[in-house]
Amino acid sequence: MTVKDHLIIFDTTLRDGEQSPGASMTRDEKVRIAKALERMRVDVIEAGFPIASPGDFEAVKAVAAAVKESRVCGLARALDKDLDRAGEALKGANAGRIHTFIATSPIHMEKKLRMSPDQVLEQAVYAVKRARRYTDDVEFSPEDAGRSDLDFLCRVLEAVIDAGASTLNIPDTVGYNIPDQFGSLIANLRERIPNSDKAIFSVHCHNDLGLAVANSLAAVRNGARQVECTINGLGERAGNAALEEIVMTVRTRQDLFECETTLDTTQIMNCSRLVSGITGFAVQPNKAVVGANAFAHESGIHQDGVLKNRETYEIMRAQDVGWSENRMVLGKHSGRNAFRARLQELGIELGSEEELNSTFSRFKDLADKKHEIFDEDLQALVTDTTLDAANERVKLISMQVCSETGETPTANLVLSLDGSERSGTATGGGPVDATFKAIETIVQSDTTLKLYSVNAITSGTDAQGEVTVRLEKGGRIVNGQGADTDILIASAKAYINACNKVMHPAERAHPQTSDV
Ligand SMILES: CC(=O)SCCNC(=O)CCNC(=O)[C@H](O)C(C)(C)COP(=O)(O)OP(=O)(O)OC[C@H]1O[C@@H](n2cnc3c(N)ncnc32)[C@H](O)[C@@H]1OP(=O)(O)O
Ligand SMILES: CC(C)C(=O)C(=O)O
Repeated sequence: MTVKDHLIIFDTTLRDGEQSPGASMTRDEKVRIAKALERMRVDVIEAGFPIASPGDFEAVKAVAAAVKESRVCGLARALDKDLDRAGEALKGANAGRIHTFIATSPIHMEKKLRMSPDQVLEQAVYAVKRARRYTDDVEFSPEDAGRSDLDFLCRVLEAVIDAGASTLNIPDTVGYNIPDQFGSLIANLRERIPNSDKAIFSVHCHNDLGLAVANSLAAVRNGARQVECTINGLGERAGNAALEEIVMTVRTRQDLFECETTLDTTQIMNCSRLVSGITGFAVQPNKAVVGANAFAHESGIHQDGVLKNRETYEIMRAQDVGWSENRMVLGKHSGRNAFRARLQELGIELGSEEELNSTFSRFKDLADKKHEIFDEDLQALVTDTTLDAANERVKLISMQVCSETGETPTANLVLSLDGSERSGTATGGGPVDATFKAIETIVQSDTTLKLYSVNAITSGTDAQGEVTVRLEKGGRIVNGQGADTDILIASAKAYINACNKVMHPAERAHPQTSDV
């Protein structure tokens, strides 16, 4: 048996994923996702772009402190201030990487950077050397490599290897390439750069033409040994290559790849649900690997085949990506130990005994209202409970909403604001509108509602509704989540959660403009 190479999985959900318009994450949410990625044994976690804002700096710092098994990476332009900030954010990391980049395509150099190719080359080398002051693990990306001149790309990459870059990441920044072309690019670079064996080739593909995964895999078949990807394919514009698709293709088609990953694929569903819940980006039902229909067989001929032999219509096992076989996990007669054990299996860590007790008591309340408690319910419950209580200036105490045919809906809410009880009443176009307006009479967050979405977490009329509310204030975007069997209560919780984030300075979301 031949020993296969290791394919490094570099997850950039917390950096490029966060560049999806609206997918902002707080520091604590980034830490939760990073812990889930670490549990899945992702090799490198790109935690953010430290220069982008004080919040992103703090998030990278917090991830670097919390994660011990995976490498933690911070992005930096080829500028002193970016590199120094990234070095500072990664100080506490067990293993830290600085990822520095500068564009090499004619259009980016001329129109955006307004630099000559020679200046870009010089700046790239300078940046790698400066990054090496902080760590010996430096990754370099020639941004827009997919539209760059091959000879120039070779010159730049050869020079940055000499300057100390150990990973060369080749981005198809605008998703312009097609698989055989991108595969050849990697093969050509490896062949033409004299010192190419001193670095690992990586790829970072965007999905503008729906080819991010195909391009990444073509690159792997041509010698790339790191793939940059995101959970659920989140990312700038049409997104990045989806981690779950890359990992499961390499695993399912072992016959075609000379490398393998060391990921615990059974954690894929947990990560997918966690990212979707936190960002409010629902996963489409027909999404490969993690969509609700990915392992569902609807038509008779397929069902007949699967009953006779699963492999007639399934190329992967659902449980290998974390769809549990026994979907009903707990009920109202379950005890604390079973509850704790199931949370552990789901990769959910509750910090203190107090947190466990309060989540357990919410679980019992839910079990009274809802017969069957599924993994998705537990995940939503934890999202609700782990909202940082110390940072919650606003809390829901009670609410009453009237909605009747022919009448204007009215909502009465009692909230606690900075510890004192306040009530508010409002009417609205619908009961949700009335609820949000009643909250606003008390909180006065001065925000604009950008998105409201409800998703039934599981099937059945007693399912919990998971609500995402996206608010904007002065260019800053925050997402709030709430779950309940009553969708009006879930809506109020989500709105209040978003208000708490807006009102707490430490919970800075991804900025639209620079803070520096
Ligand atoms: C392909 C990618 O995904 S790259 C990552 C993209 N991510 C982000 O942009 C995250 C959020 N961004 C931000 O918060 C801000 O854009 C910041 C903090 C990074 C920079 O903000 P500002 O200093 O206000 O600059 P602004 O964004 O307006 O313009 C970018 C500047 O960086 C320069 N620049 C862009 N890339 C690079 C680079 N790799 N190296 C050096 N300079 C660069 C541009 O030429 C421009 O310079 P100019 O101001 O002299 O014209
Ligand atoms: C920073 C680089 C790798 C990037 O995100 C891109 O080119 O898309």
